Amino acid sequence: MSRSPSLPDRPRLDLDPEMSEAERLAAIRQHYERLVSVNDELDQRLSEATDRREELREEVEQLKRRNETLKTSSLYLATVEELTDDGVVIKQHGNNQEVLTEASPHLESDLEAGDRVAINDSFAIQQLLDDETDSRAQAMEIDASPEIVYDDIGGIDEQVREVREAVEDPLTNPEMFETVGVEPPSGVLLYGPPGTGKTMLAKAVANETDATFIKMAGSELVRKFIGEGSRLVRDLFDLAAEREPAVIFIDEIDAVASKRTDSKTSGDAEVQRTMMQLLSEMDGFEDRGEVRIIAATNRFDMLDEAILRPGRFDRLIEVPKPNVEGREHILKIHTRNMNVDDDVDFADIATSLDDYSGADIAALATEAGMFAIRDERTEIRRADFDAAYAKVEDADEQTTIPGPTTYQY
Ligand SMILES: Nc1ncnc2c1ncn2[C@@H]1O[C@H](COP(=O)(O)OP(=O)(O)OP(=O)(O)O)[C@@H](O)[C@H]1O
Repeated sequence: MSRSPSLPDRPRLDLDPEMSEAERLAAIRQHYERLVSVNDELDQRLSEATDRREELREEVEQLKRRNETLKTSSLYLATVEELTDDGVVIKQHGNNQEVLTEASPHLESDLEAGDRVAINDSFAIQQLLDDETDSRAQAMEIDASPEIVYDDIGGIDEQVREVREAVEDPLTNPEMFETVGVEPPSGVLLYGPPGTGKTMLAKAVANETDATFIKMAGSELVRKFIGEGSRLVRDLFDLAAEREPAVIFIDEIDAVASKRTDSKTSGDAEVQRTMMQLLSEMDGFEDRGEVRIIAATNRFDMLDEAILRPGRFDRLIEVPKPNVEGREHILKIHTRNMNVDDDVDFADIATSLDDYSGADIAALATEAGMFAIRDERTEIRRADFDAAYAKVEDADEQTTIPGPTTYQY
């Protein structure tokens, strides 16, 4: 804004006592004329200033209106992909269009790859959205005290022992490891067919060590928008550090850690990026205090070896389907709160449940209970288990067209 010119000097009237009457009159007249001209000039300035004030007021109104429109007009969502010297690369949600754009200076220093932002029609970043809480809540299951105990898990005693040794001992007795000079395993990978108790094991160990159980499904990590997978991985580890002691459980880890494929689609690149973030979190894991990490997969054969290196998931524990004794034990666990007739021989039933997982056995027990209820009985009989078995087998026959799934480990 230009500075206003200085005000005209105030005219002075100098009357000399020696002056004649006529001279005095002339001097006064001249002074009066100067006063009139200064007055005119000041009038002129005042009217200019009034005009200018009007102009400025108009401008303020216009800016206010523009601001209102900006505030109320819709913005689009995008994710920051990269911060470059030439600007910010964003990917718009919905159409996945990549754009090189800029952020307003007050936002620029706060932006990071993976951030969710609001952009306007010209793709300029207007707002940094705080998505941490909602994406965390959506993608993670957080349980401050899961209810599963080791006694709820049957048929995999050896696996329970190994998990306790690898996860529980470092949490409850870290000095022991220090004194002996042994590094506890960084991460534990549970692998085996679905429904064999992998999630239960992770929950039980969290419960028995009074740790918060934080579960993230690998499929959640890859279903998100570009950049969000790696962001979620960071959130996951940050949250665990906030809540320590904590057990992080990543289910279906194969979704993010599969062997590299030849395809160069951006989806794969995104999955790779998420996996790299996971690896880097695990590599910096030592400083994270009382946090243990367990992952699970049904597809061990698919895993990228990078995640199995020392310092990452370096303790592998196979969780198989139960053998006959295991099946009997699981049957007893899942019927312990049921009113089961004395004629029921669990050992005998267990022999016919070849290839059943823990989850299949739990479903069978519930189904047997349903048969008793339908029959309006309060106790469950052997015939109910047989009927439940027949129903399950029948359903299997109708649905398993190509034969049982085979898993390679
Ligand atoms: N070993 C077991 N002992 C007792 N119950 C079991 C066992 N395995 C599975 N179950 C029952 O099956 C349910 C599902 O098990 P869980 O979720 O732990 O399996 P999972 O191996 O994690 O399966 P997925 O690979 O499909 O995630 C449990 O809630 C429990 O009722």
